[in-house]
Amino acid sequence: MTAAHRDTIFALSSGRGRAGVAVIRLSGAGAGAVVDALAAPRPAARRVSLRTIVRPGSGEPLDRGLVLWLPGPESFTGEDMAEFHVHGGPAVISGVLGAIGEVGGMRPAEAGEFTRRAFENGRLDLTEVEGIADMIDAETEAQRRQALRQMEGALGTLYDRWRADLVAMMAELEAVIDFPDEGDVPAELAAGIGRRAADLADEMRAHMDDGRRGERLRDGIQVVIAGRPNVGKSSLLNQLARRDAAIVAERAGTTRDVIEVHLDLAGYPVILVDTAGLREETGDEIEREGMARTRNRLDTADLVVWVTSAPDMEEGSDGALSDAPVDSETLWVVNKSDLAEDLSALLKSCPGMTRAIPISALTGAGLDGLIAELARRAQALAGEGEHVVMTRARHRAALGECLEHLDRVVSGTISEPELVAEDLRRAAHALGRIVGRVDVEDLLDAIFREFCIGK
Ligand SMILES: Nc1nc2c(c(=O)[nH]1)N(C=O)[C@@H](CNc1ccc(C(=O)N[C@@H](CCC(=O)O)C(=O)O)cc1)CN2
Ligand SMILES: Nc1nc2c(ncn2[C@@H]2O[C@H](COP(=O)(O)OP(=O)(O)OP(=O)(O)O)[C@@H](O)[C@H]2O)c(=O)[nH]1
Ligand SMILES: [Mg+2]
Repeated sequence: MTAAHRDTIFALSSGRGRAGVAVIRLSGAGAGAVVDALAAPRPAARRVSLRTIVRPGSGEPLDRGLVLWLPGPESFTGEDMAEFHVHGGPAVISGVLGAIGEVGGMRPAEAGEFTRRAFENGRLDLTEVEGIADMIDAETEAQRRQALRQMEGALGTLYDRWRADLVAMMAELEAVIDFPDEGDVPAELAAGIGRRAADLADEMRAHMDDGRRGERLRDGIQVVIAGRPNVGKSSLLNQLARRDAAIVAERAGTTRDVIEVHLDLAGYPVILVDTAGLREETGDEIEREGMARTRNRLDTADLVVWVTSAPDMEEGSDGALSDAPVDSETLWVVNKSDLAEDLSALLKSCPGMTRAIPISALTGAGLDGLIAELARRAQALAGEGEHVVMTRARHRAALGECLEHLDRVVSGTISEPELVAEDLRRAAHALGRIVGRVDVEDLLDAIFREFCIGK
């Protein structure tokens, strides 16, 4: 269906609730007629103009607001667009939305429909669409920077370049396939394609070997606080969250459910997870279930903060657990440092503990140092390097598929150019799905559902 035949859509694009100004957007062939009906005379294109906005039937004034007329194709969607910037009261908004609905051929937009039209009109590729969605969801500085890069096409440009490379290789092969009487595929052509495919495969592998940085930054870095019961894990969580998110109590085995709080650590999104204390033995069924949940979270953690306590160490326990999944990346914390007689002697007495961070969740001692170390670790896990990174599992899956075909080209026998061409075609197709250049109908609903109405 061409843009001209589609309905004109409209929506409140700013958030719901009382606000100073609300933005109502329209897109489609009828946008100009709406401006004429509600806010005549139609303003000059792309010029902000103050107008009295009226109900079209009765002429009753609804508000005095700013009106924009944005004729296509130089608009966000590529279609004719208009905007009403009105006062943000609920009655003003419903009044103006109602007035727009009175004009024939108008329909409220679905979630993401403006952006979907921009995509369908070729103004954005699918990675740029995802960048916009991430921009709206970004809660921290690093997330915003990553979203902005993707919105501006950094990822799409990279995948387009790779795809163009594959298409060029296909074209060279096609020339041979189309003229089979010329004999076998010339050796140097075969070697050339093999080399280029190998180079591209190397570049893709390096790109995929990114430690999931982009996905982590988008989803949040999972930091799991674990340790034996009663060492002060929940107290630490509450301190870092600056609120009483988890129940703290004197008796061991207080926490059973997994408790999450979201933190912004130096611009990095951290999901801090408090867990039930782990011990070898318990008769309590609920505690056992809590410990099972702890182990699940430890398995998928990006970073484990393993907490022990100074009194436990003084009793000769290093707080370790024979089968807990802790490794060299684990951050060791010694809590209740306020109760230690001689802290440095205590730390020295435990050989593995020299790099542990002593804190007191009660007095706050050592917490600044711990926060700084967590921020450093977060940056190491999800920090942006000089290379653009993928941000979604679907990117990784499609690249994996692409590489499978490419590897066959590299190792394959060039004596059957048709098969090589088919692998190149499939490799290009996998990349095409990431940017949305080839059959992606099945993906679109899922991607645009992520959006809010009005975007
Ligand atoms: N009021 C308002 N603010 C907004 C938007 C909007 O639609 N309305 N945006 C909506 O997402 C974002 C800005 N993004 C935009 C991207 C492209 C075009 C656009 O009209 N592009 C045309 C013309 C470019 C030009 O005049 O230089 C084009 O690319 O052809 C507009 C907004 C954020 N702020
Ligand atoms: N003196 C002192 N007491 C602390 C400190 N941190 C926690 N506590 C106390 O230790 C007890 C246990 O604290 P929690 O935070 O509930 O310990 P937990 O590790 O979450 O315990 P479980 O959920 O049962 O595994 C409470 O009485 C806290 O007030 C600390 O740094 N110093
Ligand atoms: Mg607890």
